Amino acid sequence: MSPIAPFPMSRPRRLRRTPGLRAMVAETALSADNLIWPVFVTEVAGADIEIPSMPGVTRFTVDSVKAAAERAARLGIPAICVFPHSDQEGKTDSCERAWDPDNIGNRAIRAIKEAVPDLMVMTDIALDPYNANGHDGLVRDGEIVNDETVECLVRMGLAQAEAGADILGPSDMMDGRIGALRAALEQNGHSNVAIMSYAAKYASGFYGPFRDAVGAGARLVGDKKTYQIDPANRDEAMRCVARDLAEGADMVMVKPGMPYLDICRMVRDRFAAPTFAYQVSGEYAMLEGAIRQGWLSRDVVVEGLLAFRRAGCDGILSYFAPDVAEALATTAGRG
Ligand SMILES: NCc1[nH]cc(CCC(=O)O)c1CC(=O)O
Repeated sequence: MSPIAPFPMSRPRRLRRTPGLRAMVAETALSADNLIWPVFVTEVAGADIEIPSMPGVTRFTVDSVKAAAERAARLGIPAICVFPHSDQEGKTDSCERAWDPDNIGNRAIRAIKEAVPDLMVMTDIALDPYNANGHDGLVRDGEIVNDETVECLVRMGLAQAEAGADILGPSDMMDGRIGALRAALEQNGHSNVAIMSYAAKYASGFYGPFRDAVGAGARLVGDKKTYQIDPANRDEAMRCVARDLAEGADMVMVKPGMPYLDICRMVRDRFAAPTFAYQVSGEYAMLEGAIRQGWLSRDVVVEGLLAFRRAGCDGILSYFAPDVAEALATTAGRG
């Protein structure tokens, strides 16, 4: 870094004086291009009812998600990410609904691609929405088994690619799933389908509201600490990112977001690969809850998302995506 002239030659406030000057020297920017909007799609009645722990967020139906997709496209959001909320019959110990071409997730992918072909559709690959016990993998005698789960995940991912998904998001944290999925995509005519690996995914309490949203929370037996990363670790996350890139991930993700910005920065600096963060349900709940209480102003939403850009992220999955894109569109061009 070059030396800084002493005061009064140097006065950092000179460049903070007007909106124009501040814009000229802004080091990072947030735009709709940086956002991915996660949405919940349900086949259970009561789609429009707010998720209690996520005020302002509702589940869509296969029909109403089309309007959401149109809204995303209109606002310049490049991608929407589909999270399925299955009916009770769809949740079994063998999880076979997960790779059913007509499951709720795959029906939603087809509906969105039909309605708005240019909008990218991202998916989630993990068994939890279709698992009787809420885990991301198959459970045998209390153990979440790895290799058998990977076979299921590959089937699930192929069905999503068949339905028209552009980006697959394995969020399960099983070992070896990226390589297996990439090989299967290549062998089955889906070489253009991208993988965004949930590479640095931590065993976090911040996923609580999401598990309510997909109906996995009350069912979850135990916790996910045998497959998701310990929040105490950084080096382990770097090894997981290195491995997933080596196995063929096109993009990597850090999750949760705001409490893990150090990890985002490390991934960006070390791997120089497309890096994303997931501002998860609990982060949304904290911010939206405090805003609704009047304890924080809504400005914290953009400030929080800008922090991801500063930490080196190319993009952010955020439940705030459409509101922020709307706000950015109305303030654009104003000094
Ligand atoms: N495996 C599924 C999955 N995919 C995304 C989230 C969390 C997203 C959020 O909290 O917003 C989870 C939950 C979990 O791992 O328990």
